[in-house]
Amino acid sequence: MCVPTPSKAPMLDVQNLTKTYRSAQERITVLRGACLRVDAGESVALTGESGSGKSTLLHLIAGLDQADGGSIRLNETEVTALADRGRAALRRDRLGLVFQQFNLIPSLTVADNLAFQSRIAGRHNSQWQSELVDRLGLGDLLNRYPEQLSGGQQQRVAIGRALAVRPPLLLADEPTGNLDEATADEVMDLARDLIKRTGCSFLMVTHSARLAATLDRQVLLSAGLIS
Ligand SMILES: Nc1ncnc2c1ncn2[C@@H]1O[C@H](COP(=O)(O)OP(=O)(O)OP(=O)(O)O)[C@@H](O)[C@H]1O
Repeated sequence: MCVPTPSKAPMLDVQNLTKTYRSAQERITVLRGACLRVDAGESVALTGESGSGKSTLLHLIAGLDQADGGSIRLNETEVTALADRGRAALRRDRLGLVFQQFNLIPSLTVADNLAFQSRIAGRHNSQWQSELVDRLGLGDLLNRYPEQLSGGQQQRVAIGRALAVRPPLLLADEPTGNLDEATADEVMDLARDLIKRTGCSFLMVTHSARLAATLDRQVLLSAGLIS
C-alpha cells in the first residue's frame, strides 16, 4: 500500500500501479504496486537497474500503455480511466515528452518541429516560442532539418517542442542517454532553467547518479516497487 498522501493535491499521484506483460511464452511482472507522487514544480529522478520497469512506468503515466491495476492521477484526471482519444488529448495538451532517441519529425525544419505540438494543441504562442529559441540557442538552426543537427542540438529542439505547450508535467526517458557527458550537462542545464521558468513538474528516468542528484528528489524502482 502507498504511504497516505498529505492533504495538498500533488501534480502526479501514482498509487498501487501493477503491470504484467503477457505473451504466449511468458509473463513478465514489472510493477507490483508502485506508488509515486510528484508535487507541482517538483523535479524527480526515477532510477533503477536496467529492466526494472522505469520506461514502463513512464509509458503508463503518459497513457502510451495501460496498467493492469492501480491509479494514475494527473492533477484531477484519472489517466487509467481514459479511452485512447482521451489519452492522446492528454499527451497533446498537458504533457511534455522527451525520449532518448529525440523523436523529431525528419521532414520538418527545426522551427516547425518546435511548433508542432503547440500548433496541434491550438496553444501556439509566438512570444514563448521565440524565448525558447533564444534560451535553447537554436536561433541559427531554425531552417535546418533534424538530420543536419548534432545529437545535443536535436535534444534541445525536442525539449523546446515539449515545453512549447507549457505542460504541467514534463516526462523524460533517459533524455541525455545518447549524448556525451559535456553535452548532457549542457542540455540538462538548459532544460532545468526552462523547467523552472515554466514552473512545470518534471519526472526524468536516468541511469546517471550525477544527473539524478541535480533534481529535487531521487526515487528508486526495484522489484516492482518505488522507494
Ligand atoms: N512491450 C513489452 N512486452 C514484453 N515485455 C516488455 C515490454 N516492454 C518491456 N518489457 C519488459 O519489461 C521489463 C521492464 O522493461 P523497461 O523497459 O520498463 O525497463 P527499464 O527499467 O526502463 O530498462 P532500461 O533501464 O534498460 O531502459 C523488462 O524485462 C522488459 O524486457
